[in-house]
Amino acid sequence: MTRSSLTTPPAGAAVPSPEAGGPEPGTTLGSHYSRCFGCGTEHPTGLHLAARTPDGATVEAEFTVGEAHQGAPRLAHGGVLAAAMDEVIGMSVYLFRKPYVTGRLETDYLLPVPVGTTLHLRAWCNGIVGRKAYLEAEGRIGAPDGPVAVRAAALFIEVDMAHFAEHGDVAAIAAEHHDYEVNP
Ligand SMILES: CCCCCCCCCCCC(=O)SCCNC(=O)CCNC(=O)[C@H](O)C(C)(C)COP(=O)(O)OP(=O)(O)OC[C@H]1O[C@@H](n2cnc3c(N)ncnc32)[C@H](O)[C@@H]1OP(=O)(O)O
Repeated sequence: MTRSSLTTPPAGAAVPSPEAGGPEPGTTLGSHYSRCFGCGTEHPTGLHLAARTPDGATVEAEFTVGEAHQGAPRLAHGGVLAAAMDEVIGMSVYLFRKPYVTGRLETDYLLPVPVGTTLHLRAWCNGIVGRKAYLEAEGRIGAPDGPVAVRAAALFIEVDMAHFAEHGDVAAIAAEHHDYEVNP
């Protein structure tokens, strides 16, 4: 992966232990918002990622490129592929049970991805320092050990739920995150 210093964990960055209270190995991770372009089950043309963690530390998901995801004729749009990487990385940092947002996303495109292809996505954490999480992902064509079409490295920043309430839609958050207190 070609990456900048901004997405490279500094020396001493700790990779959190999968035993730190996150989801058990084998757990399916739910959608964080039904209308999310990446994982929402109610989004008509979204990516519909349904992620799981095989080991409590990494996340896997599949994305089948559809008609709505084209850039060049019959080929996936690069921005859509970046969105898939952003989403699967976002799900991997969700394993730490704190809200994070993308600060920076770097993407390498290695192969064109035709419509109808299923990309096998995998994301993992390379370290956390303070509010900064250093993460990585890859998308392989056709099988978990297929050719790598896309790689990404990212810096995610920890926020609190007030971030989403202040800048987004409090009612939608409360409707889908039943443990979220609107007026704590
Ligand atoms: C209900 C749903 C629930 C869960 C919902 C989960 C949704 C996940 C969806 C998938 C993920 C997304 O697409 S999220 C959507 C796309 N992303 C966004 O909208 C984020 C927009 N940006 C922001 O809101 C802000 O810039 C933040 C929160 C990222 C940072 O602002 P801040 O909180 O004021 O913090 P700030 O001091 O600026 O930064 C903290 C540290 O990070 C560093 N830093 C910050 N940004 C960058 C950057 N781009 N590149 C390098 N470094 C950076 C700073 O230098 C600093 O380092 P130091 O000085 O401490 O060393």
